[in-house]
Amino acid sequence: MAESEETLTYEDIQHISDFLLKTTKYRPKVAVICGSGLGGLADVVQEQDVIDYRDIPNFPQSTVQGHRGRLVFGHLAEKSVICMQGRFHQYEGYPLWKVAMPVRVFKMIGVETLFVTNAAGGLNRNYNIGDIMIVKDHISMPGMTTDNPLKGFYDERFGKPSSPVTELYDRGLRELARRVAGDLGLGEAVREGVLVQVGGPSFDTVSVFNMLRRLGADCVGMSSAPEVTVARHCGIRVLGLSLVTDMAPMESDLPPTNHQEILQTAKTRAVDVQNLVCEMISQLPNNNDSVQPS
Ligand SMILES: O=P(O)(O)O[C@H]1O[C@H](CO)[C@@H](O)[C@H]1O
Ligand code: HPA
Repeated sequence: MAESEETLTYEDIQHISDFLLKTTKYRPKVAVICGSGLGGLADVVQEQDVIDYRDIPNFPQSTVQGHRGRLVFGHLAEKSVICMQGRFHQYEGYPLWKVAMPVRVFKMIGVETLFVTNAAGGLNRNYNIGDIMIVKDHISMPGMTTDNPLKGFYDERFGKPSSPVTELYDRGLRELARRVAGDLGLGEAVREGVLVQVGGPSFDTVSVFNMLRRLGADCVGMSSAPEVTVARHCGIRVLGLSLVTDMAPMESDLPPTNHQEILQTAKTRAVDVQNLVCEMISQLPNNNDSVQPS
């Protein structure tokens, strides 16, 4: 199906998945989506098979700085993985089903656990720039206003239309993240909270940030909710990590941020996010069973 057409079918996704499985020897059960400035994680993958998005049939293209636009297959912590070095955002002009479409490809190639990372602004005034938030839930502003990644791409082979998507972020994986973060000495810098996704690409007003905080969000970003919703819908376990790259200005005298600054800050903490994800992957059960919460 041509890129310009409205949607893709199950068979189109199968075509992409067959292409990838023909192109790489890897059969990963673990996938990682790298957020802005966090693509370095894919660079530490060993014995890489790299596939540029432009070479994959019917795949969207990355247009945002800090998102390289390629899939990296290989070994991380002695497990086969697939990393998206470059994610898609709605503000790039993609509908939400397309933003999340790679997750359905992951499902078809056999992925069972997904790590989703992003750069986010801190709304919780107890947070600091550089903190890493384990996402315990999200609020999707696009989702609340009738835009949902499950819309426009219905095929029950990916899950029932009304499948419950409560507990989007796996309890056992969150517990493992807390334990591993402690072992790595990340301690106080690791939080657990709620991410709210806004549309972007512009940052929000002081009034909107205050409203988002009152709604119960600890961090604000422009991604992740669609991929996570689709992953849970098709039965993939998810761990979400938000790196606090800036404090969202909730008073008008505080300075606004910009993408360059966010990339710079992400760089200073990327290795910690990387180590956390790698160590968690190394501790995932080899039989791909879920991580049982205690
Ligand atoms: O969510 P990721 O891809 O990490 O990117 C974050 O950084 C960008 C803002 O500069 C926005 O796209 C926001 O969502
Ligand atoms: O402050 C922010 N707002 C929205 N998205 C973001 N991504 C990083 N920081 C921010």
